[in-house]
This record gives sequence, C-alpha cells and structure tokens, in this order.
Amino acid sequence: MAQGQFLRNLIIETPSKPGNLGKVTMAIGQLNGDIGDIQTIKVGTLSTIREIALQCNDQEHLAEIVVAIENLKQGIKVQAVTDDVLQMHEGGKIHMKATHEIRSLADLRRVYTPGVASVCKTIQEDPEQANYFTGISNTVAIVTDGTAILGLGDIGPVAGMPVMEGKAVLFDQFVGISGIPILLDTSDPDEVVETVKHIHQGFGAILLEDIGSPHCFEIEERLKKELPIPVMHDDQHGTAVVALAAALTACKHVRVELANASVGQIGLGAAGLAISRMFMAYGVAEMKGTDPNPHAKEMLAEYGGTVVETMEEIMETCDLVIATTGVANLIKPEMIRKGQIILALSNPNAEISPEIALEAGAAYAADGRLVNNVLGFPGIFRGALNANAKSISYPMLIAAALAIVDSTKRDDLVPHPLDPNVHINVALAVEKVVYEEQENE
Ligand SMILES: NC(=O)c1ccc[n+]([C@@H]2O[C@H](COP(=O)([O-])OP(=O)(O)OC[C@H]3O[C@@H](n4cnc5c(N)ncnc54)[C@H](O)[C@@H]3O)[C@@H](O)[C@H]2O)c1
Ligand SMILES: O=C(O)C[C@H](O)C(=O)O
Ligand SMILES: [Mg+2]
Repeated sequence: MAQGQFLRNLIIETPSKPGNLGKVTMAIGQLNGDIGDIQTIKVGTLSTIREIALQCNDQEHLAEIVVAIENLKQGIKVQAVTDDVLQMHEGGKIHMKATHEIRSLADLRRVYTPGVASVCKTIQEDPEQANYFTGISNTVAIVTDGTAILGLGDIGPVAGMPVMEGKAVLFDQFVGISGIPILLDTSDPDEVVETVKHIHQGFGAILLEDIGSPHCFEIEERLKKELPIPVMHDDQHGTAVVALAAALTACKHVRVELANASVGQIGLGAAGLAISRMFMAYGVAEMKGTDPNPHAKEMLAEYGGTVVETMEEIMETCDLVIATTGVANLIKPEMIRKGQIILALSNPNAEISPEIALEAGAAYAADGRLVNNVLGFPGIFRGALNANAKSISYPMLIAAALAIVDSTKRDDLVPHPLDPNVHINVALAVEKVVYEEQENE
C-alpha cells in the first residue's frame, strides 16, 4: 500500500478539558498520520467524543497510531475505528429516481397507462421524438468487462461495480447525466460489440470503462464505426485529455514548449498508448515509450512513437515522464532527475508519490488522484450529448484538454474536480467543436 492510501475514522473520547485534542493530533502527526476532517460528535460535562478522519499507510501503521493515542492515557481513549469508505458503499451508490412524483390517480394515468400509450405512438411515428419524450439522450451506458479495474487488474465486472457506480455518481453530480453500469461477462470483442450493439438504443452514448488492452482497442474502434452514437473508452481518451492538459500547464510553468520537450511514456496499455497518440497529435516531436509487452511496443511504433527498451532510459532522457502501468512504487526516487515533470497516474497507487518525486528533485509531480479522467469524461459527454454528436473526434478531445488548461488556477497543475466551471467549460468547448464539424459536413 502506498503512503497515505489507507483511510479510516478514529472515534476518540477525551476528558472535556482544553488541550486534549491537541495531544491526540500531535500523537498522530508524530507518526506521520495525515488528519482530514475532525467532527465533534458529543460534548459532555465529563468527556468529549470526536471522529477524526485519518489517512495512513496500512493496517500496521494504523495500529501504531492507535497504540500511541491509547498511551497518552489521562482518560484519552480510542473508542472505535470505522471504515468510512465501506460505509459509503453500503446499499450501492446510485439509485434510479423518478422525475415526477405520482400524487393522484390522474398523475398515474399520465405517467403510466393509458396516457403513456399516446407518447409511445408519437415516438413510433417519429423516432426522433424519443429525444424529447424519454431520458435516452441524457443516459450513458458505462460498460465494463472488469479486465482492467483501476490498476487492480482483471478482477471481474462485479468486483469492478463500485468503480462503475462511482463514474455514474460523477456523471450525475457534475453534468446531470444518468449513467447506467452494464457489466459484461465476456471480453471477446465479437461478443462485446454484439451485446453493446443490441442494447445501444436505450442510451445517448457509450462510455467504455476499465476494459483491458489490447482487446479494448478493437472493441472501441468497431463500436465507433458501427454505432450512430458517441462511444469513448475513458481509460484511453479521458486519461489522454487530462494528461495533455496537465503536461501543457506544467510546461508553461517551466517555460518549455510541449512540442519541443522530450516526453516518455512508461506503460503502453489503454491509457499509455492513447496518451502517446494524443501527445503526437498535439505536435510532440519525439514520443518515447516502453512496456514489457512486445505487442504494446509494436503498436507504439505503428503510431509513430519511439520504442525504448527500459524505463531507466526514459527516466534518464525525458523532461516529462508519464506512467500508467498499474504498478505501485515502480519509479524509485533515485531515478528522478532534477527539474523533471513526473505524472505517475496509476490508481489506486501511483508509480511514485508526488511528495517523494518532488523531494527527489522533480519540478512538478502529480499522481492519478489529481490528474484523473474525472476532469475530462463528464464534460466531454455533456458537450457531445448537448450537440447531438454522432461520435467523439480528436478535435473534440483536444478542445477538452485546452478547456481544462484554461480552467486551471495559477500555480495549480489541473483544476479541482469539484470546481463546476471545469466541467461546464469542457462541455462548452466540446459542443462548439461539434457545431463547427456539423457546419462543415
Ligand atoms: N489517472 C487516471 O485518470 C487514469 C486513467 C486510466 C488509467 N489509469 C491507471 O493507469 C493504470 C493502467 O491502466 P490501463 O487501463 O492503461 O491498463 P492496461 O492493463 O491496459 O495497461 C497497463 C500497461 O502497463 C504495462 N506495464 C506493466 N508493468 C510495467 C512496467 N514495469 N514497465 C512498463 N510497463 C508496464 C502493461 O504491460 C500494460 O501494457 C491503472 O493503474 C489505472 O488505474 C489512471
Ligand atoms: O477511475 C479512476 O479513478 C480513473 C481511471 O478511470 C482509472 O481506471 O484509474
Ligand atoms: Mg478507469
């Protein structure tokens, strides 16, 4: 487990006297525990109970912190350790809700039968009307086969469901799109394509998520060709958009033109190959890449990239290094050169933590929690659906990346994901490109 990735809440009881909370936070800090929110649950005359959100390294680190707090004695006690993350998943994270409440029999007859029949007939006569009288054009299928869930690997679609539900939450909260997870029990490209084709009519667009490489490439390409609605593999293009935005901003800070920078990609799977392709499309003169898998290297060469045999060579020769391998702590501090930009994007644990990379001399460093496709995919789909796009094109993706750059506050690398402006700006930029493309058709 990488540093600071283990989240728990401590329920702490202290005598109701000033200074006790300070003693507890000091004990946590001395052991490098990272404190998040502190909530007071109960203030009594004798004792006060608080809930302290804690990030630590692992179970062992947690146990050390608990012992240190208990050793403060003087009535200070750890009453319980709770798992906030698990609690947040109880019963799932999404729920289909009605847009109209039925309060009377008259409402029932409008919402459902017999009233609904006239709407069915309207759509039968003119299928375009489904855009107005159903939620189809605001609903996106989040399709996974569970073969590359974050960096956890092929853990299956059901184990991956919390990620899919998470993507649906982001769609809903950031851009008002209904996301419906679709879990496939096949990875065979023919079967996946056939299944998605058979269900596509219920959706305005298709988001492919955490489908591993290389089968993700064929699946996406075929679905894009065969479906009349936007299809995007998030781990490829959502990630490439955000990586490009972060790289452009980092280069601006160090006064280097991205096109002239030497850029290296470690890991040429779904994310890595798409990042390499997007950087080359943006104008990066030489895009180096490495991967133990010969087929991945062949693909980079086919796209015009330079294959490098070892990651050490990338670390030695590149100003900007991006890693998407799924391997925690792959980049060692001694490999970092002074002034390098390091984007270690694997989730849930990065190839090197930003703190360690910066300490080792990097000019800028970020991990996959910060440089995350959450900054791209919601706005890309909102823009595409608003403009009734039939597909997602490269100019739409580049416009999304530039909108992220424009939404970034001074000194930051990327915008905060909870800043609603970023999603609105991405949507508007994408929409504009679609309208231009439609005019030129
Ligand atoms: N930050 C984000 O927004 C974001 C988005 C997508 C993916 N990711 C992360 O990127 C990682 C990869 O995702 P993916 O969908 O591309 O998976 P993938 O399985 O398609 O690709 C991983 C690639 O890394 C290669 N690899 C493994 N060990 C390596 C090593 N030691 N050196 C070089 N290459 C190595 C594999 O051979 C494979 O080609 C995951 O951890 C995922 O969480 C992050
Ligand atoms: O889900 C995320 O946090 C980003 C990305 O899609 C990933 O697979 O890591
Ligand atoms: Mg993903």
